[in-house]
Amino acid sequence: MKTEGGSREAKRRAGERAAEEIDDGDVVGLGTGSTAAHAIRAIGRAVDDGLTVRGIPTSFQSRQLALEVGIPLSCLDAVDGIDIAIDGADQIADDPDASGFGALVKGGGGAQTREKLVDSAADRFVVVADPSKLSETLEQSVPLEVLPDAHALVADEIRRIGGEPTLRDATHKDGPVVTDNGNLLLDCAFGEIDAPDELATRLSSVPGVVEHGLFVGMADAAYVGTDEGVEMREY
Ligand SMILES: O=C[C@H](O)[C@H](O)[C@H](O)COP(=O)(O)O
Repeated sequence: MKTEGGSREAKRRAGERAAEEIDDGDVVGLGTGSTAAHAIRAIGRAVDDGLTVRGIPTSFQSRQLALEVGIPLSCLDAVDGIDIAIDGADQIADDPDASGFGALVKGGGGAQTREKLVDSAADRFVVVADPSKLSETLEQSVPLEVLPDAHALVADEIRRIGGEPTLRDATHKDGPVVTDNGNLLLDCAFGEIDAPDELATRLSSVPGVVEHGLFVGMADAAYVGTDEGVEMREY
């Protein structure tokens, strides 16, 4: 599990505010990470109070938490659509004058493949974060989920296009992190990412890459919790 940064209160405010968007009867994408967890707990409390929803988890972690707080679950192939997804981010491009405004780096917890499936299928995708995630330009390493057999080839290709790949190591076992899907993770540093859409297209074209953590043009809004309240961005 990655270390939790940022203020817990700010994350809680963001998660709880986003959960207020949910309507009775909604199918809800349940994001992964410490900020989305606050939204999941708030949805659980609303379910206790009578709200009817079905949750679509984006990871083992979000599934376990949803079960714990009593959210009825479903899966992608059993629903007609997803009304809203609430998910965290590792970095959010926050320059309104730049073309990548609202682009995200995700996958700090290794969940970007399922997150991208669920978040992109949602009619509305809402990001929840604390202010430490905002950055004029994306510069965080981009996590790539890769087929185990392909990790060395993918790493070579990333170096060729100017990135520095690092195989993500597990903290509580010897060897690499293995994702929920049985794959490996390469964290790829590219420095400042001036054109996230171009890099996203390039990464998607590398054989062996299952999914990358650049989410470009996907988010509809972000709730950014602060120590005083919640700021909203619309994209
Ligand atoms: O794989 C993990 C996800 O993309 C998370 O949503 C992301 O890492 C943000 O997590 P947190 O809210 O804990 O910072």
